[in-house]
Amino acid sequence: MNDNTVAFIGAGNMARCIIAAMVNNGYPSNNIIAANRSQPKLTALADDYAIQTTLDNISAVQQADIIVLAVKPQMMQQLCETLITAVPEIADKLFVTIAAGIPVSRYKDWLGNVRIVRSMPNTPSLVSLGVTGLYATDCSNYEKSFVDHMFSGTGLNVWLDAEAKIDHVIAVTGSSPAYFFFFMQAMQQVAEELGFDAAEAKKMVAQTALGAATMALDSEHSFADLRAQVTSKGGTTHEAVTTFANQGLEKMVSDAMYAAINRAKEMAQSF
Ligand SMILES: NC(=O)C1=CN([C@@H]2O[C@H](COP(=O)(O)OP(=O)(O)OC[C@H]3O[C@@H](n4cnc5c(N)ncnc54)[C@H](O)[C@@H]3O)[C@@H](O)[C@H]2O)C=CC1
Ligand SMILES: O=C(O)[C@@H]1CCC=N1
Repeated sequence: MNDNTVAFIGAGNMARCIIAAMVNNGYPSNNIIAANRSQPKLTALADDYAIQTTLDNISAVQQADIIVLAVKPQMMQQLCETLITAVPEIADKLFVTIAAGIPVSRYKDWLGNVRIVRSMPNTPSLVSLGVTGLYATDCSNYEKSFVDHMFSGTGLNVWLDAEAKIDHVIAVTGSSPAYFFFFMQAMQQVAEELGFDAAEAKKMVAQTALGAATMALDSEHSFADLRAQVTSKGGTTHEAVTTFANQGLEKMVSDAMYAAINRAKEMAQSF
């Protein structure tokens, strides 16, 4: 499987996270090509992961068996139309898209009746602790296995039986690293107000988040049980958690997650 050449078109944040995970998982770096419209990110990727890079999208797709579409959603139509015009036979290759909000049907409008896997990775893929939602259309079992293998170094793969679930994955894992970073940022601010220096505060907060997440993954207990284990009757945690509850934390989280889903649906209408 490692013989396939994979071309990433768009070499931004998310492409870098996936490339890092693939290389760290043993995928041969000389079978990975990244194409970008400007040089600096390509130079950094070549330096860090010894992959091939190019400013020429066409050359990248001509060399590739699998094409990962990794540009922002607003750039996607123009990119697809340029690719299919320059290389009509690319429609025979396997496509993987990581873009939010663009349904498979749009890619088929732009590229023809291609075999495509829609994926929704997240940035913790960079450290192999990501979660990727995957939805395949018209792909062979080998192609699905290849894509599973490709993302296996990123963390957990979750195959979906309906395309609509990609939007749910966006809310639960695609966008959610930002929720946790926001929460940690707010905690760091208070830690700094209390006199810890910025670096120390960041480490204390991140280490606690890592510890809590590791405990949750290792434990049979529910999140609610683990929370109860920290919360002594009449103690400090009770006061903090009651403050969150009284200020509507659960509703806020729910509203935020549905807002992400609604935005994905709205984006799908606009393409
Ligand atoms: N950042 C995230 O956490 C996640 C992002 N995504 C999706 O990943 C995609 C990329 O997002 P990011 O990596 O965050 O964006 P980014 O802006 O960091 O990267 C996009 C890259 O594509 C390049 N580019 C734009 N047009 C191009 C073209 N015609 N040819 C070649 N390169 C071109 C840009 O120069 C840039 O380097 C988006 O569609 C987004 O919806 C999906 C899951 C998570
Ligand atoms: O914010 C976005 O639209 C992308 C998709 C999931 C994470 N980032």
